[in-house]
Amino acid sequence: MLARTVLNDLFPGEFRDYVSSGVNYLWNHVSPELTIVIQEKDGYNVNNVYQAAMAYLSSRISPSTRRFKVKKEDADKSMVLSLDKGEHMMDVFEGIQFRWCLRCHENRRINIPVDHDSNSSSSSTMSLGSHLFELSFNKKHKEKALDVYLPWILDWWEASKKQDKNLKLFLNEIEEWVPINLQHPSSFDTLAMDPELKRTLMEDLSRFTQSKDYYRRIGKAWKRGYLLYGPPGTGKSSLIAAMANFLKYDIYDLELAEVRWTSSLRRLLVEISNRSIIVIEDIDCSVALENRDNLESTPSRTEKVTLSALLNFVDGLWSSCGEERIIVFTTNCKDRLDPALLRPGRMDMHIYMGYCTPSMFRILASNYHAVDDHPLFGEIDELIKDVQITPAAVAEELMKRDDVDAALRGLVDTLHQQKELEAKVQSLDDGEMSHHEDSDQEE
Ligand SMILES: Nc1ncnc2c1ncn2[C@@H]1O[C@H](COP(=O)(O)OP(=O)(O)OP(=O)(O)O)[C@@H](O)[C@H]1O
Ligand SMILES: [Mg+2]
Repeated sequence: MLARTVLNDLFPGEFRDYVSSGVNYLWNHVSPELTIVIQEKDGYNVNNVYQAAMAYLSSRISPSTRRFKVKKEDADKSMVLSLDKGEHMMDVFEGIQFRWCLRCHENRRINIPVDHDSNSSSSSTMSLGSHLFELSFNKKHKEKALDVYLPWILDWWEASKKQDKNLKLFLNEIEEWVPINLQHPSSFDTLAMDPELKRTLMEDLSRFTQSKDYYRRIGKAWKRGYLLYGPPGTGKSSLIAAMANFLKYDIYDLELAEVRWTSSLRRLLVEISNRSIIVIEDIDCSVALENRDNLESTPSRTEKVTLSALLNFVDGLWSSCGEERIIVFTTNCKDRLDPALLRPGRMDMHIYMGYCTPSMFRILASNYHAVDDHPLFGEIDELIKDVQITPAAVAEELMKRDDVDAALRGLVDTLHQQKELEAKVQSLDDGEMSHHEDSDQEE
């Protein structure tokens, strides 16, 4: 660096470049060191070598490390240490010394609009940094580093991920995914849903994870789509958590209202890692469908997010830049959905999450009170068949009391009240109908 400054001062223009390249050439020849740069991201793609190195080096933090970061989230069994930027670390592998340094590479500034009026020009900026590792060693070990050391770190990382995987839930904020630990207790055991449907879905998921060769053979992207529909409180979100826990996949919960432009949406989608579930909840409410026609005239950078843009991208190029991904849409009202989403081939399975049935009640009773049988079960079964009550409402009733008898009696009362209410609504509806019929006849 100093040499370059001196050269700049002493010699002008081409001559300086000539001398400078000569100095570089000499330096490269004389220096026994080689440095490999491992960037956190390559374009939009997350670099697994970087991730692996970060995890590996964090596991090697020792008293000689002068500065490191420490954190503990609820799901972490113990404190998690990690390297801080600027920090060096020496690792010895098969007698060879490898020197690592974590650097902050570049800072990209993005504009964040201050208010939600898309026409507004007011904005503030936020800087996004990206990191890289420099791995330096004697250049005679180049082959060893590339063919043995780095692959060994990658294998170590894969193995350690399998051993102790804390699932993550990613939420989109502006243009970035922000991870938090996913600690949803929902599993297929605790989920109350039609037993036949549950079995079919679990088999479908297992088959999917084992079908890499099948998807490759038929030339289709390795992804699968599920549409979950049903009234509020029937367990759609719980089912997604159960799927994540079953497959050990992270969840990317895409809040479309937070995504303003198609360009941001694409960026978020391509950053989603393999073996993950992308969730878009309440799809009927989350995207503006009506202004699709206006888009043709606007430049793509500022295209507003629409369902068609999302579907086209998911089904198009995006499918080919990742694998083993599941996409889940949820809605309370399937009738309100854009037909584009319901078209055959779009979603592989449509799953109805409905009101509580006797078999679903048994699962909830077993979850909350560890009972498989009880004298009140017969009465509850009969009532549940007659009324529309959500699993969430049943669960709430069961949780109110610790005592099983009291809890089940409370549920019986609630079911009776619900039955009366439904009967009243029905008789009002009937009255209204006959009133209409009478007035029709008078006309
Ligand atoms: N099928 C179910 N099995 C077990 N628990 C359930 C089920 N449905 C609902 N619950 C209980 O009710 C709570 C709310 O359910 P959940 O959020 O999964 O419903 P949802 O269908 O996603 O509702 P919304 O449409 O409002 O998003 C859950 O945390 C869970 O405790
Ligand atoms: Mg939900």
